[in-house]
Amino acid sequence: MLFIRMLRRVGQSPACGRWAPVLPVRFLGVSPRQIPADANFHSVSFPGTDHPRVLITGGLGQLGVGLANLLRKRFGKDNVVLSDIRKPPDHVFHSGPFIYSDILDYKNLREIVVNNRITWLFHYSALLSAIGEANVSLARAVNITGLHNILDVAAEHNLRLFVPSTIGAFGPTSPRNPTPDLCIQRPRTIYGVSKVHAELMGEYYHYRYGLDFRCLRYPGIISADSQPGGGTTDYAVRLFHDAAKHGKFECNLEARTRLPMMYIDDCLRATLEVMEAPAESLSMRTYNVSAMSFTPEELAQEVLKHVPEFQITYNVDTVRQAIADSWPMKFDDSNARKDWGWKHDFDLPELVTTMLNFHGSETRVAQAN
Ligand SMILES: NC(=O)C1=CN([C@@H]2O[C@H](COP(=O)(O)OP(=O)(O)OC[C@H]3O[C@@H](n4cnc5c(N)ncnc54)[C@H](O)[C@@H]3O)[C@@H](O)[C@H]2O)C=CC1
Ligand SMILES: CC(=O)[C@H](N)C(=O)O
Repeated sequence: MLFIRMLRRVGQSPACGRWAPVLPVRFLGVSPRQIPADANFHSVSFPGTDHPRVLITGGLGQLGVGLANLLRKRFGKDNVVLSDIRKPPDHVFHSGPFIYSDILDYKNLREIVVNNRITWLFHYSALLSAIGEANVSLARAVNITGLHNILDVAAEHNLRLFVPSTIGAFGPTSPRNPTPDLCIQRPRTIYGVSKVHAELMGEYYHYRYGLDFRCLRYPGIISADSQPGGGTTDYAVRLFHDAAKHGKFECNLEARTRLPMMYIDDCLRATLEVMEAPAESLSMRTYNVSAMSFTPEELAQEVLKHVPEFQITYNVDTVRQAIADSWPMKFDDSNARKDWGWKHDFDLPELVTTMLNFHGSETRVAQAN
């Protein structure tokens, strides 16, 4: 009976131009998440404002606080809710709405979406590549089961959903220089496997149920005022800190390991731009985005131009090296550039100047105190 009522509630999916049921199939079964077929699933309209109401999951990692700052400038402080399972530092807690959210707890997620009238969701919770290999079952739970909860809550409440993917979604059998959007994806990390799963599930929900799913494959992200959370590209963040503070750095990847990288400002701007892009401009739902590619050796050479006494040594971590050797060296992001006008601002020289300026001023402040 429920199934028949559901079939009556079909409409033309604006995204794919095909007839598709409005709700995920999970709601047809005996799932505890089953919802009456005649419930109203469409997001509320907000008189007096067109701003989205945003939730960011996993917001206390390397990228979430920066994203919240950018979105709050655009949509207003109170329209962006940051969430995580960790306790926020004072400055984050006082900078705008913060809430506890465990993505493994579906009821908690649904309450947050309903109580805060969320319309856009940025799903940042994850275990990254190196830490994921050290804790496969937790990575599987957070990155895969958690993603299922996110997809369901987004479909149920008609949210626009952003899920980041990564260069780590490719593997040793993918073309590595350059790596196009569509090619073989056989990653050998639980992180990569979970991100390919996220790309495919998000696209499936989009074509099957009309979920407004948007996904960018980020390169390694380099940020000055936030720490990386256990990835293979982390060396490129720590190098700046150690160069400014100690004049030397011990690198855990080989000198000639080439990986795609991006400065955080470009990454967050790309994220906002793809979320604001008109749906009809998106010929795909998962895009590579790129800025630069370099090796530890090339990064050290650029740093030497500013810190002449800088020394780099190598003590290779075999787990990280094996991961890096299976990842793209260069990303082909021509579809993002063509479809929604993606353009990066930071190449290697600008990245190095910006990062050293930040760490240099931080070191000078610390020395003065
Ligand atoms: N930082 C980078 O270089 C890149 C990041 N990405 C993706 O961007 C997103 C954000 O990355 P980062 O901020 O670097 O990650 P991160 O590892 O720094 O932060 C992840 C956050 O997820 C939270 N978390 C873990 N389990 C959770 C749970 N059960 N419920 C809710 N939150 C939970 C953690 O407490 C942490 O604050 C991730 O999905 C990552 O895969 C993709 C490519 C590159
Ligand atoms: C590139 C990523 O996804 C992340 N920084 C990692 O190294 O795991």
